[in-house]
Amino acid sequence: MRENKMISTWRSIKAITTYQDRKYIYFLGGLSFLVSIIESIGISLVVPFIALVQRPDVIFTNRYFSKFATTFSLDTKQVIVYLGIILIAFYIGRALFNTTYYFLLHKFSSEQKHKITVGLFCHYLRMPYKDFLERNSSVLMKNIDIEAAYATQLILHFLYLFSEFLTILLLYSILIYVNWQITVFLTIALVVQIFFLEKCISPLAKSMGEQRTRNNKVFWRVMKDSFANFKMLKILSRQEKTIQQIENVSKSLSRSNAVGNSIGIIPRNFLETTGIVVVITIMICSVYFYGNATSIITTISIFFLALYRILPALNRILTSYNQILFTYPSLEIIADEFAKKYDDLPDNSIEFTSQIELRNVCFHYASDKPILQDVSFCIPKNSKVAFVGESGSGKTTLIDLIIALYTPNGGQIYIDNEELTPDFYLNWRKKIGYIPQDIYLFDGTLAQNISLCLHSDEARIIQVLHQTNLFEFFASREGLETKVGDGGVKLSGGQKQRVGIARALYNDPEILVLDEATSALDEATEKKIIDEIYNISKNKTIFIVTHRLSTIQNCEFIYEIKNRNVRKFVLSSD
Ligand SMILES: Nc1ncnc2c1ncn2[C@@H]1O[C@H](COP(=O)(O)OP(=O)(O)OP(=O)(O)O)[C@@H](O)[C@H]1O
Repeated sequence: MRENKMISTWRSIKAITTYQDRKYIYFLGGLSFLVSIIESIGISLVVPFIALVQRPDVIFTNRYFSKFATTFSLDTKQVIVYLGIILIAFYIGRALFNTTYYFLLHKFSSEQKHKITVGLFCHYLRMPYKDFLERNSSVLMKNIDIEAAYATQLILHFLYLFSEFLTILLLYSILIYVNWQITVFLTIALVVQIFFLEKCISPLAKSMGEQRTRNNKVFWRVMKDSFANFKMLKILSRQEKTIQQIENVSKSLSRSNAVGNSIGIIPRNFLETTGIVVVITIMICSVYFYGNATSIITTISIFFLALYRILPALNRILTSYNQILFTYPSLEIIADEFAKKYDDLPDNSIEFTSQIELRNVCFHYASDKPILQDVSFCIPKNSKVAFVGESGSGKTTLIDLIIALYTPNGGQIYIDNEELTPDFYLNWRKKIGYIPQDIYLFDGTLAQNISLCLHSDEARIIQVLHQTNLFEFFASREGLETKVGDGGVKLSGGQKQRVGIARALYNDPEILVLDEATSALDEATEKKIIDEIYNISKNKTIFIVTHRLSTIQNCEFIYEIKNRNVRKFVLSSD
């Protein structure tokens, strides 16, 4: 089970990392092997040195010490001084190497966080519009921020686990070589303890991880909904209820984080106690049976030193293992997200010189509920086309099909004689200026909101401001630098709508789509703007979705959407 978890973790890590990243992980694995060797050498060197300082005559009995002394013609004191200096230099080198290793480890982890965050954001932007509508944007934001951070932590813990495992393996080899009986005794004590610790801790870490993921989802959703419905919250005086909801989720989150993060400390305390108990027991037994512990003092020193390194390493293995369980749901979420393949659309050029034709187009959101069936019509270029119909009849859906946000479930759309397939979507959309009913303005300047970029063409903006009757209003403010507020809160509904129209006109598109775009305006302003749009759109194809028939009197084609199909609609003369 445990092995399976590690294998599935590695598989998920593979799914969210590139080949280059994995090569770097192997490199870090190699470095961690060197770290383990250095740790083992460090411990193996200290004990003989202590023995030498304790009994300098060892120089004459030990062949390595005597060879060192004769090769460099050193006396006893000089041997101790030089070996001491070598040992100090070794430990300084070890500290530098370990620091570099941990720096590289954390650098890699931070870079992974950056890559996953940006990668996920780009991945989501590539998502087809229909799929995006199925998702809750607060969940997407949570994944990009919180889950990406936890998934990165998991990669770090995976590397810790590997590195500490190697260190323990090498130190254990030394201990077995020094005294296998004590090593076996120590191992049994530690293994039994680890077994019981893990029986209690691992399920807790796992359930805390799942609880955290669940709560985070609710937390972000409530946050998003509250800010999006701020006005309604105020009017309905529901702040208290929302605060209560956030408080409950946040409390539960802090509880699972507190437990999840602190279970790492539990193994250390128990393991340290066991290690000390084992060594002291051996010393007591030695004194009890042999009268003193002098004969095994060197062995005990090695065990003390080795445990000094092994116990923190064991603790880190357990901590990392539990952290992997705690953060595994996040890794799974990120891996699942990346597993959804969203193709980069090619930008194949499509010509629009004569007409748009729909041939038996069918569309559904859910297969058992068709929205449009066998819709066919043909629109010559530069026509003005209106779609009318009851609310929910499918006007916006039809428009979304024409502007290539959706792909028909049946039938085809032709632009001139070319079928509008996904290969042309990107190019086709560039020809379109879209004005929705709900314009979203971001917290920036008027110029940024119209051009949707940082460097805008001022002359063009002024032109579209004139066309949308906005110039005078903004001229009396701070001109193009006027701040519109988050969501355009500093503007009236009608002004917001007109900024949306200006935004669509800015790129001088071949096709203009107005989806209830003027519904927030009073009739006089609406007429003025629609007339202006018609005026400047002689060489544009216009699609208008509307409930107000007065706005479509100049349209050459008026279609009513009814019973999942379209039919020509005739405006009554009065
Ligand atoms: N993303 C979606 N998932 C599932 N069903 C949807 C989705 N979007 C719209 N619908 C359904 O499709 C039908 C047509 O919706 P659409 O928005 O196209 O109508 P409409 O004619 O533009 O309505 P309105 O005039 O009220 O804006 C409606 O019954 C609606 O509930």
